[in-house]
Amino acid sequence: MTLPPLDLQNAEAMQADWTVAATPASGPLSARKLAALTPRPPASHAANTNTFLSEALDHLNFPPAMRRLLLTPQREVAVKLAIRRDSGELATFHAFRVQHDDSRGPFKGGLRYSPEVDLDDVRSLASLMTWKTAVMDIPFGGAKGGICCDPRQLSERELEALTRKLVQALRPVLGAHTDIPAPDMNTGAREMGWFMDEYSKAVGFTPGIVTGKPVHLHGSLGREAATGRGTVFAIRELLQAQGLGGIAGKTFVIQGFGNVGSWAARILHEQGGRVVAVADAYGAVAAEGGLDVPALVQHVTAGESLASFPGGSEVPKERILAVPCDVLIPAAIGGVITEANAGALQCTIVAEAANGPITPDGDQVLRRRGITVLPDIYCNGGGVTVSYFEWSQNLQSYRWTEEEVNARLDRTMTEAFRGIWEVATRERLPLRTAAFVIALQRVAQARANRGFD
Ligand SMILES: NC(=O)C1=CN([C@@H]2O[C@H](COP(=O)(O)OP(=O)(O)OC[C@H]3O[C@@H](n4cnc5c(N)ncnc54)[C@H](OP(=O)(O)O)[C@@H]3O)[C@@H](O)[C@H]2O)C=CC1
Ligand SMILES: O=C(O)CCC(=O)C(=O)O
Repeated sequence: MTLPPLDLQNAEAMQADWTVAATPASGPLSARKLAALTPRPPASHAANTNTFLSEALDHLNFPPAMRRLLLTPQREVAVKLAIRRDSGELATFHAFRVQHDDSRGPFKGGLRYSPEVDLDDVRSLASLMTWKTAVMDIPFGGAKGGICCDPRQLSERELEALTRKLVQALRPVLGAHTDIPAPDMNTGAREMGWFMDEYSKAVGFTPGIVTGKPVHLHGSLGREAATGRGTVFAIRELLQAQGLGGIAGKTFVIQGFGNVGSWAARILHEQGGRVVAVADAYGAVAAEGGLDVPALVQHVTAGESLASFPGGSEVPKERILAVPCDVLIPAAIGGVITEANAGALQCTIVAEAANGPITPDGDQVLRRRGITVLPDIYCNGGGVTVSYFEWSQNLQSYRWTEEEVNARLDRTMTEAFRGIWEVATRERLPLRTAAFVIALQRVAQARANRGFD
């Protein structure tokens, strides 16, 4: 295997961002030496997140010590999980939980099961959660976790065993007032149900330990659709603010047809939007006049491949981002829009339903081209917002109606948008930088009010 060339400058910058404050015994020089010895890939997810944050930190003129405090995760946990495979073989998996910041409330953030999960990825996602909960103004901090595994290669029993092992390994750092996980890629209500059960076995019945649970097991009505629904509210607000009318009649392209992408598609379709192309990890399907989304959902739910949907024509999935539309919605993985392909996009808005789908270089290209980006920390904040509603219901042993949940979600998304739009307009900032500015101010203020000693 050929290793990428050492990039000491980048390695030093990254190490300084993430670990200087965590290694107080070593002075700046030894931190630099350590950085030189442990290089990271140049375009890591964590570095990308910090590049975006740095622009907002520069705008706020925060001093270096405060910058370091805000950029550095509070705690990083790496664990090894061993399970017995159905074959009888022993298998081990690496898992992580990064607790980035809890200045404004308990750590909060999802759990991802994917072969791409590593500490760098989880660091970046944990940091995004801190800024997301702050910009949405819900009383949580930020965390993220994941297991490096390919869930497609695991049986349901193996996945359950792995989830239970994860709870056992992380239990010392979790709690309904300490750190509350939730679903993310390749996890959902089923995994959250196992999670709650395993935690409750050890400490007594605790529905508030995790959100996104099955509805009949203290999950909130509306949580499953919340991230997709919140994305639609975010797009609606932006279209209105730009004087471009509403969802009806606009065209949408969606990359990712899992929880977030499929719910966004359904709700857009219900509201008269034309979903002209969608992709999953294996293929893509397009129809210029708009796909029949309910029929597509039925097709996929029946176990058929997305690309074989008879109501559209198959397109190479690599071309999905370049399909002409009003709004492009990346709703799958990170880092898909880069300097190399941002010039090919044919949309006026990119709504970041996924976390980190645009790299900083790609973002620059979109800015130059006048394409507006609804940033992830706001655009996909509907999920954690309804997680907050679920947690609140759990703490009170109470259930809200779906209408109430959706109405509250609408209010929260709308208010957050107005705040971001106001700062962006007043300070002449892109929406992403404006969102980070608001979030950074809230977190820094909370940290300062709590004191440092
Ligand atoms: N779930 C939630 O509440 C929240 C999720 N998010 C973010 O939204 C994104 C999607 O999450 P979620 O919907 O929950 O995840 P899911 O696992 O439910 O769905 C992921 C989707 O992305 C597809 N996908 C994976 N890789 C690619 C690829 N290379 N090209 C095209 N499609 C791909 C998958 O395809 P296939 O099925 O074929 O594998 C699947 O359709 C993630 O970035 C997540 O962090 C953000 C906030 C909250
Ligand atoms: O619902 C939650 O608590 C977190 C969801 C999540 O992981 C995210 O917003 O990226």
